[in-house]
Amino acid sequence: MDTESVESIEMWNYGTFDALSFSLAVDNEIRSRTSSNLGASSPLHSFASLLDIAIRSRTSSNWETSSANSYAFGLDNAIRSRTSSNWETSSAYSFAFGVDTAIRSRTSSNWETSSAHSFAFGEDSAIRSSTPSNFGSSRVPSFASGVDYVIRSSNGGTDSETSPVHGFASEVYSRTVAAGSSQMASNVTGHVAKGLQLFSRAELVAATNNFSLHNKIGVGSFGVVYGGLLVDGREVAIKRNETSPKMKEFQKIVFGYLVTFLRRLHHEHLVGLVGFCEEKDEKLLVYEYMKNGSLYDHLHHKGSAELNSWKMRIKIALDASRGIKYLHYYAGTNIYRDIKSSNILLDDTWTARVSDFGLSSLMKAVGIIIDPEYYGQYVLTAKSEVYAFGVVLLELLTGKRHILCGEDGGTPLSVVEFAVPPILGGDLAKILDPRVGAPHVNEAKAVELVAFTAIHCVNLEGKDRPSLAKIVVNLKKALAIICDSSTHDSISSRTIFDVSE
Ligand SMILES: Nc1ncnc2c1ncn2[C@@H]1O[C@H](COP(=O)(O)OP(=O)(O)OP(=O)(O)O)[C@@H](O)[C@H]1O
Repeated sequence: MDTESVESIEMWNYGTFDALSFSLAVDNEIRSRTSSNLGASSPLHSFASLLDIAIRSRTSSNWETSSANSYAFGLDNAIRSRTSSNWETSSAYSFAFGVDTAIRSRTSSNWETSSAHSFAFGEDSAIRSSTPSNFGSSRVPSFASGVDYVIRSSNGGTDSETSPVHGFASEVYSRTVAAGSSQMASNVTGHVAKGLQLFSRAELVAATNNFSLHNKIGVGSFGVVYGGLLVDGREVAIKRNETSPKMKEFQKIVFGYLVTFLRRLHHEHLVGLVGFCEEKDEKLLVYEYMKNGSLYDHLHHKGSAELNSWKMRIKIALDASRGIKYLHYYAGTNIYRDIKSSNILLDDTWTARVSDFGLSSLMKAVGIIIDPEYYGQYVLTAKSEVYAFGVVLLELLTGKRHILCGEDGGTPLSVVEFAVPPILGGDLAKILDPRVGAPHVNEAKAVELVAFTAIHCVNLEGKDRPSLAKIVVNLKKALAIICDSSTHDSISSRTIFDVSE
């Protein structure tokens, strides 16, 4: 399944999918497997049995009670083999719907012949025939990732708490843990806690040369950020809690929420949380390491040559918009991120990934107000995210910071005030970042589309701003234009103003 299809799934009406063909396909596949290796004693304790038990014992009263985020994550992370490359190739959307339908339609009399039952056997075979060394290529991890994706994307994620798929997955997850399958996770990965790696302080001390200054790569609202090297060779970024009493109090309350929230999120354009450490007062979050640092640094400090291309800048914008869009659909209506160029990080392939979604917003969500002066008047909504993303687009176009110093020390100006009037006045070229150079003909059209998308994002009224989905569509279009050197017609005003809804 390509990215395009995944994006369209997000818009898809989950409730209208015909699961029958899925069920038949799964049945066919499963029937072609041998069941000679099925049994109950493996340390990989049969997912199938657990699923079976979970399904058999399900009642309408317990169906929707479980909290969140899924057996899929537990399984996926336990197996430790999900890769971004298999994330979008899974056919698990239809699987999940199929299981859902099978479960709903199951009665005790037809259970033995149901597709859910044979699915369970088939999955068992798949798990048993995988070994830690070949988990990465088995279909189990992509299944798990896919289920997770489905759970989060069904109906835009807003009703995932009550979706039967969600309840099913959660139910199986808790039973898997209860039945000792977490032992399996430990065997495969080391210390795994509900999908995240639990580090000892000593491991992280070793990874960072005892939190040496040399390893310090930044400071943010959670505390100091260190680069580290784990014993297994993985590079990570470690956020260490601050030591001021006020911040400690905040972190004590928020840490659990943060870990619970972040561990659900997996997307190629988000910086993933690898694990955490909580020992006495010490609280540490361990993230994937983004080798090329923040977009902010490249735009406003380093002036890196890699960013001196309109294609690269538009690609970064598109990557980031995809990450934010995913968060939108997953996080529902309560939790929004503070989008800014310092929270858009670049990995070793210059792919942009959104980071640090959640800290300030989590405080809001859990009703904690620590220091209004420090955190400002954060009242974040979906549309304020869009505004903030519009500011990032303007930073990419102009190379200017969010707030510019006024000329001759005069009144500071926002990048919105700086850029919007010339764009509206047809004088876009005047405000483009001179480090990138004047866009070529086809580039000019793409840049123009980004500019008009940006100004719609920063419309004063939230209702006049486009949705993230629309922004992604426009940025995709802009990147396609820039990649297609044969496109020479100018963009019609209709296309341009297609950005609003
Ligand atoms: N996963 C990471 N990989 C590489 N560098 C990182 C990573 N996370 C953070 N950094 C670096 O550390 C800096 C501080 O990051 P952090 O997320 O703590 O704060 P911030 O985003 O700048 O601010 P705030 O927490 O207020 O949103 C970043 O600007 C970046 O340079």
